[in-house]
This record gives sequence, C-alpha cells and structure tokens, in this order.
Amino acid sequence: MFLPQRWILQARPWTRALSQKEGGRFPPCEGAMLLPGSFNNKVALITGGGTGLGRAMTTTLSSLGAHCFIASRKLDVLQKTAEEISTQTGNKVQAIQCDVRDPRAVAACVDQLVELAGLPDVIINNAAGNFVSPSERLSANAWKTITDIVLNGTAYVTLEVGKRLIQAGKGASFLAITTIYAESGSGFVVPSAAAKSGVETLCKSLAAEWGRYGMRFNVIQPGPIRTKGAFSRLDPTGQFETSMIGRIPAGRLGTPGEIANLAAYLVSDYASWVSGAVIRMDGGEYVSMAGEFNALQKVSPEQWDVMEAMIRKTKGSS
Ligand SMILES: CCC/C=C/C=C/C(=O)SCCNC(=O)CCNC(=O)[C@H](O)C(C)(C)COP(=O)(O)OP(=O)(O)OC[C@H]1O[C@@H](n2cnc3c(N)ncnc32)[C@H](O)[C@@H]1OP(=O)(O)O
Ligand SMILES: NC(=O)C1=CN([C@@H]2O[C@H](COP(=O)(O)OP(=O)(O)OC[C@H]3O[C@@H](n4cnc5c(N)ncnc54)[C@H](OP(=O)(O)O)[C@@H]3O)[C@@H](O)[C@H]2O)C=CC1
Repeated sequence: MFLPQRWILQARPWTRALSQKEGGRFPPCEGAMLLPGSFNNKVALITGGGTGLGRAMTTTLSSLGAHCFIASRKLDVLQKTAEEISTQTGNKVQAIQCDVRDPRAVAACVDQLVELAGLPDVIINNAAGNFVSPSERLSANAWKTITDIVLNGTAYVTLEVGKRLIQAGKGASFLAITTIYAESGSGFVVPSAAAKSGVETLCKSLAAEWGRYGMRFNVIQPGPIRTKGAFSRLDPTGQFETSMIGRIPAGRLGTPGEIANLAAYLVSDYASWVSGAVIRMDGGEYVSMAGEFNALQKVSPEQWDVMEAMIRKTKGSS
C-alpha cells in the first residue's frame, strides 16, 4: 500500500514558513556585535559598498571605528551612502568610482585610497553582477559581464592591493562574499555560480600562499537576503520568495545586518587565527535542500502513525 501522493506534497499549516515580518523561528539581531572601537585606526575598502550587503558591512565597520572607502561604478549612489553612514557613525566614509572589470580603474582606485589613507587593513570583495536566465539564452557578452565583475574584479582588486601590501611589508584581512551555490552549482545562474566558485578557490589558494605576508583570506556564503540589487534580478516577479522561505529551517530570509556582523568578526583582529575559511550563513537552507528525506517534514503526526505501522509490519527483506 502506498501513501496518497497528496499527503506528501501538500504544505500543511504546521509546516508553514513564518514570514520575515513574523520574525521566523529565529528573529534577527542586527546591532554591531563587536566591542566599540574594534576598528579604530583601521582602513577598510568595500567594493559594492554603496548598496545592499556592502552598505550594511560598511555601516557596521564604520560604527566600530573604521575609516571606510566604498567603490563601485555609480559615484552618485556611493556619495549619498558615504554621507549617510558618516553622519550616522561620526567616522569618515569616502567614495571612489571604480569599475572592477577594468584593471586600470582598480589601480587608480587603490592609488586614490593610498593617497587619502594609506594601504587598507581590510578589503571586502563584495561587488557582483547576476541575473537569472536559462543558459541557452546567454550571449558570450552576458557570460563575460558576470564573470568579469565577480571573478576577474575580485582578482584585480586582490592582486592590486596584495602586491602593494607585500612591497610595504604590511598585513591585511581579505573577505569575499560568494553564495551557497558556489559549492553546489546551480542552474539558471551559471555564470555567477562558476565565477563565485572561482572566487572561493582564489581565496583558499591565497590564504595558503600569502599567509606568510600577514594576509588572511576568508569567505562568507550568504543564503537569500532581500536586497533590491539581488531580488530585482533573481526574483523579478516576487513569486520565488515564498518558496525560498519555505525551505529555510530558520523560517525567514537573512538580513544585511546579520551578514555584516559575521563579516566584521572575520576581518577583525579577533579572527586573526581564521584564514582559508568558507562560512555558510543561510538559515540552514543548503542542508535542507541537500537531504533527500527532508520533505518528510510535511508529513503530519497522523500520517506518521500510519507510516510507522506499515514499517513495523514489515518483517525481513524478501
Ligand atoms: C538567493 C540566494 C543566492 C543569491 C545569490 C546572489 C548573487 C548575486 O550576485 S546578487 C547581486 C545582484 N546585483 C547586481 O547584479 C548588480 C549589478 N548588476 C548590473 O549592473 C546588471 O544587472 C549587469 C550584471 C547585467 C551588468 O550591467 P551592464 O550594464 O554592465 O551590462 P549590460 O550591457 O546590461 O549586459 C551585458 C550583457 O548581458 C546581457 N544581459 C543582461 N541582462 C540579461 C538577462 N536578464 N538575461 C540575459 N542576458 C542579459 C546583455 O544583453 C548583454 O549581452 P549582449 O546583449 O550580448 O551585449
Ligand atoms: N542578496 C542576496 O540574497 C545575496 C547576495 N550575495 C552576494 O552579496 C553581495 C552583495 O549583493 P547585494 O547587496 O544583494 O546586491 P547589490 O546589487 O546591492 O550589490 C552589488 C554591488 O556591486 C556593485 N557592482 C556591480 N558591478 C560592479 C562593477 N563592475 N564594478 C564595481 N562595482 C560593481 C554595485 O554597485 P554599482 O552599480 O554602483 O557598480 C552594487 O553596489 C554580492 O557579492 C552578491 O553576490 C550572495 C548571496 C545572496
């Protein structure tokens, strides 16, 4: 006897994912976690720091005393963010226009940063480009655009800053933001998945090679977090969000402030023994998608009674 298919497939009230408004099962706690002044006298460069997660990480580092530089293509957006964060935290935040796909622009950006504040102590490779698309619809330029921003951009920034740090005999902490599908791969975001995997390999490799120069490299893999930049390109109709929340055991999306606290820890001196680490922060989404039997959480207690009786009745295997 087989269980009716609808038993397994229908979502039940007891498995309903709590909305973000309801706080999920684990409400977010977003205030800066480290001690005040943890980044006093530290200089931080955050690519893509004008919006979304980059903005949140900049706000946290700045509130902890860092002198932050945010770099991306849109100078007006960067300047507005820099001013707002600086007003909020009382610390300097400066904007530098830079398209990370262009190694000369990256060199000019680092020149400007060094001129204004010296070599950075913290470098966060956060800038990214992405959109969902069936791979058969991608042009060569679409592939190049995403991989240039994500993988080459990260490499240009890392090499430009890293070489200068080596020459100056100064250490630093690097952090890259990838995502959970850098590990699993994912259809419909293939250029991003391939490039993010490359970023992780770059970081792990340099953690091994450049540790001797006092440089640390770590990676955060966030799960879904509602930002305009990401969700407008990954969930344009808004229909995907509910199913995303449904498979996150914590019952909600992540928040930028949560990523910012982990980022601040990883680039801080408290994490000086952490290097080459890739840390997933996704409310449990990755493991919930991976386990073949996880869908059984939709089975009700009454249905379990029936299933258990059936299983117990089975004797032997032939
Ligand atoms: C949910 C959990 C996991 C989540 C992971 C999230 C990962 C993220 O990375 S979210 C970050 C999202 N943020 C951004 O993407 C911000 C920056 N993005 C952009 O600026 C643009 O979206 C773009 C990446 C396209 C870059 O803009 P740019 O002006 O430089 O490029 P375009 O000239 O517009 O396009 C370049 C080629 O790509 C083709 N293309 C653009 N959009 C699409 C699309 N939706 N589908 C297919 N192809 C697309 C475009 O046609 C160009 O190719 P070609 O026509 O051959 O010249
Ligand atoms: N939100 C989410 O659910 C998740 C996000 N992530 C990762 O988090 C990071 C931040 O994403 P999020 O904040 O959501 O999205 P945003 O779109 O807000 O952030 C992307 C940033 O990258 C900058 N950028 C894009 N292209 C370039 C370029 N060529 N040169 C320099 N800067 C560029 C953009 O600024 P500008 O347009 O001014 O250039 C923007 O500030 C990304 O690495 C993303 O992959 C990972 C997992 C989940």
